[in-house]
Amino acid sequence: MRYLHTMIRITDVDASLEFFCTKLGMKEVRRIENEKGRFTLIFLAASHDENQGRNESAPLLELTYNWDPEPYPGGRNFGHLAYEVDDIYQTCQDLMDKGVTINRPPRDGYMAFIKSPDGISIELLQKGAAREEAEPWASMPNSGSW
Ligand SMILES: C[C@@H](O)C(=O)SC[C@H](NC(=O)CC[C@H](N)C(=O)O)C(=O)NCC(=O)O
Ligand code: NI
Repeated sequence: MRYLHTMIRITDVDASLEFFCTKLGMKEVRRIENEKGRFTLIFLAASHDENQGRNESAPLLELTYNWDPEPYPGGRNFGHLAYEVDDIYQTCQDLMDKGVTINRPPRDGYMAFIKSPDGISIELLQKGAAREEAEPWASMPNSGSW
């Protein structure tokens, strides 16, 4: 069995693509418009090495947009989506520069949390060993919950 994707329901396509693609660097690889079911599915791949191309076997993120608004009461049973990054400090700085709140800053040089426009927690983990402790991250307080 191969893990294919995680699906999250979104309330705003433009805001979600701005967050996941423009700010987080993911790529849209497939889109399905279902007139009968009145929904759109958008599949995103995590950013990839420009030289190696996309890792075709890597799991995708499936965004489901229902054309008719409905409530999505958030349950604590869903935790987060996790992505590995080459440099947790640079990634968080780039995201902050693009206006993203770092809810849980990488004080430990290893783990940070942000949230999608619909409040889905996104975990960012340093690839390999944790980075050396560095300011401003070491003394940066949390911003809300994640
Ligand atoms: C393409 C494949 O990866 C799917 O996930 S299709 C599954 C299908 N999705 C929908 O019908 C989308 C619209 C629906 N109103 C919804 O919000 O899910 C489906 O069976 N969804 C039900 C589910 O619980 O995922
Ligand atoms: Ni699916």
